[in-house]
Amino acid sequence: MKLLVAGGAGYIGGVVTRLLLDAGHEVVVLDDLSTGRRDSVPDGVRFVQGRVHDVAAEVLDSSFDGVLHFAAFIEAGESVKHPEKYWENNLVGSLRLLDAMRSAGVRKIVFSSTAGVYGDPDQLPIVETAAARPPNPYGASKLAVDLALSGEATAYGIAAVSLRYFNVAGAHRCPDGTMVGERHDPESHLIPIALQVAAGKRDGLQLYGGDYPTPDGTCLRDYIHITDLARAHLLALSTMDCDADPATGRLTVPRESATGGHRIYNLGSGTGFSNREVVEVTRSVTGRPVPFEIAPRRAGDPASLVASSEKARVELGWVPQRPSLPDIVSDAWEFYRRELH
Ligand SMILES: O=c1ccn([C@@H]2O[C@H](COP(=O)(O)OP(=O)(O)O[C@H]3O[C@H](CO)[C@H](O)[C@H](O)[C@H]3O)[C@@H](O)[C@H]2O)c(=O)[nH]1
Repeated sequence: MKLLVAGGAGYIGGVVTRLLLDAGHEVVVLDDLSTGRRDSVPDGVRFVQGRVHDVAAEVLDSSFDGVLHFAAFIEAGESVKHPEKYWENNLVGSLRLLDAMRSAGVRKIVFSSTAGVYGDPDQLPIVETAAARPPNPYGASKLAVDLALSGEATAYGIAAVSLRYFNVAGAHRCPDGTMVGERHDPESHLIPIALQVAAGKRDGLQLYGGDYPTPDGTCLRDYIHITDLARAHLLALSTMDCDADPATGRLTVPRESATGGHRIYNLGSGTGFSNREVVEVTRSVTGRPVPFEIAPRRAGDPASLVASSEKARVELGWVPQRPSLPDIVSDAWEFYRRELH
């Protein structure tokens, strides 16, 4: 397939780009480099610098089979302070991308949604049909795009998949032995910050909130390895069909084992780790001290997010290969020591 990867210079988009290339697909990366890095895009891949808002319409034409859309701001805490940034980038950008796809006749899209759409769930693990009560503008902006995709699939017969990521971490090992990992600037995610502390680059870390209704009072999160997460995108693509009747633009009968419409899948390991446990695992993997203090809660953080990925397992055949948190932290640590020192 010929695919546009919007946000392909970021952590997740960069790893998915590599897996797509390894699988023989042709990839064009579109990224405005607001948070992505040009050197994350593999050599030989056509790279276009720009925002999805306007540049997607210039790049897309009928030779493209589909789009994978990662281009978004992702910090829940920041979204509480600057909500307009999240609506404009995450929602408006996605709507303009859908316009561009419609004009060019591109009819498949895999979208990076998030566990952040759920808010505080009524029960764990969280299934896709659970109520969505986003606790911050970041989650709300992603939920709005999920809803827009449902409408687009119903109205125009496109095939759309929303993958709701839980907490993505670790580093991807490429076939040539190089690694691709997390490099946010400034860093706000728990595991990379804990590794910076272990490496002596920070004096300590703050755990936001010690009075949540969880076993040790700190938040529970479900960590999923970046390579496992990236693989789910290829599986999703392989189950999508939306060949349109050129006369009506409507979906024809799907090929065997492929489906159109809008589908949503949670991607997590199904196991929750508290923030304190993450610090403990980081200590044990690195063999270094990781001092922390309990600080006030961060606005917009739900207490517990743990996935049921049963639907992805059954419908996509997705089975995480590296689900253990020590393995995830160990790969992140190896990347950190190789690349970031
Ligand atoms: O210095 C820190 C950083 C984080 N945390 C805590 O660690 C947990 C995980 O926080 P992260 O910032 O690492 O990740 P989030 O859970 O906020 O969000 C991540 O997972 C979400 C889905 O759960 C979204 O996909 C989002 O894009 C992605 O950043 C939270 O309880 C947070 O409060 C700390 O205590 N101290």
